[in-house]
Amino acid sequence: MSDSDDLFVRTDPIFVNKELLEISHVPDEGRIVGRDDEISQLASAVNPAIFGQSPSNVLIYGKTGTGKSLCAKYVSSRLVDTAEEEGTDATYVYVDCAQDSTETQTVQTIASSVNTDETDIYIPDKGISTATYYKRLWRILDEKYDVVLIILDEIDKLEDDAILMQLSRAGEAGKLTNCKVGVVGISNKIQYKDRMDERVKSSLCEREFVFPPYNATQLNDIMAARSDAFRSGVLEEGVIPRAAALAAREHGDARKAIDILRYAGEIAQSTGADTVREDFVVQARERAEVDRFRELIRGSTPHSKYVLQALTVLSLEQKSDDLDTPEQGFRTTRIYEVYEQICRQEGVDTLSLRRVRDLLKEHAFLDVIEQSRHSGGSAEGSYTEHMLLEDPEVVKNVLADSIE
Ligand SMILES: Nc1ncnc2c1ncn2[C@@H]1O[C@H](COP(=O)(O)OP(=O)(O)OP(=O)(O)O)[C@@H](O)[C@H]1O
Repeated sequence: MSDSDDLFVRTDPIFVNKELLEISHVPDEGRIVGRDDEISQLASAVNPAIFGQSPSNVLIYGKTGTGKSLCAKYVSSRLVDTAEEEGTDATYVYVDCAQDSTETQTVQTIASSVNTDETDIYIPDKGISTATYYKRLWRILDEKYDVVLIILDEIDKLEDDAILMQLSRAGEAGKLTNCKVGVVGISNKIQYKDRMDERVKSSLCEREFVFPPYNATQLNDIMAARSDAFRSGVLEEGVIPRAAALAAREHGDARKAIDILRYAGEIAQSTGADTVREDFVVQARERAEVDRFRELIRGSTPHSKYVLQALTVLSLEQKSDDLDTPEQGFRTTRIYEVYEQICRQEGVDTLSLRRVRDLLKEHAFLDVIEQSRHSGGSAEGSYTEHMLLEDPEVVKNVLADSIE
């Protein structure tokens, strides 16, 4: 190969602006599709903040990829701009509680995000007590801001309610004299609230919103708004409608839809195809599904994983026993028996049957499993059966990676 030969391809034949398909990419207003009502309701809940008054605390629920984080960030950043026009110093902080799950990590992240060069306050990464982080946080807020919105994404991953208690009572407890605090909690665990301390619950859940999954038309529009990620003419016509139809049928998850589109482009790239073809979508979907599931499992508690593992063991047994009969569900008590064995092997105490039932409900809400009610006749009463919606082999592998 002579020096003048190019070892690398200098132009990407498929993508021209791939960042548009990265999950962290925040689309501008015109590109947020189908969330007008949710955005205006959220805005009305936090509206008092633009005059430096207390915003309502908000809890947003919804399945993954329904735009919760996106809308919370979008409304918060618009609020900061509008507040400025009104002469109010507002700011917002975004905390991913899956990363910062302890009280100290969370308060450290909030304090370092709101801190500016203009204060003489130092927020070290570590080495000071939680109480000192709080003291510094309150000082920064009172010195610099009239109001702060704190977005706690995946709020259910917090180890305990301690920080919520502090944030929700900062004003009353006299910790803050000037600055008002609003908390926007985000969760995909519909039962999260039941676990909260009563006092925290009453102050943090002033307004609640549930974001529904997207339908095929909305997913189509979400992807179409990003089609300029591809070079002109590269994306074949049927790709977006096909990806939208698949993603809508399964979960209505925008993240998955965008992943499918990106993977379809990558398949074109790696196979040297000139265009992104509709038949790449099926393969891209499989990859996106494994990713989605891995992501769902990533932050789950060990017991939530054991419960899923129990159902997977049963599903795999069933598959090898009865290759021809259609799949059936398993009753909660049967799953509980296997769960108990798994706990024994892991050397951990079991949770109650009731808690296991709740964990199964959480998996059902996120479409990992499906539940159905059955009537066992007068002697037995009714009971619930659970069926894995994901491929048990995939679940097994992902769980094996995540349970060390
Ligand atoms: N209405 C929308 N219009 C445009 N893009 C969207 C829309 N909703 C979601 N997206 C995009 O889909 C991806 C996932 O959205 P987001 O992170 O807001 O979902 P989420 O509901 O917070 O999910 P999770 O619970 O998994 O965090 C992001 O890249 C986001 O930009």
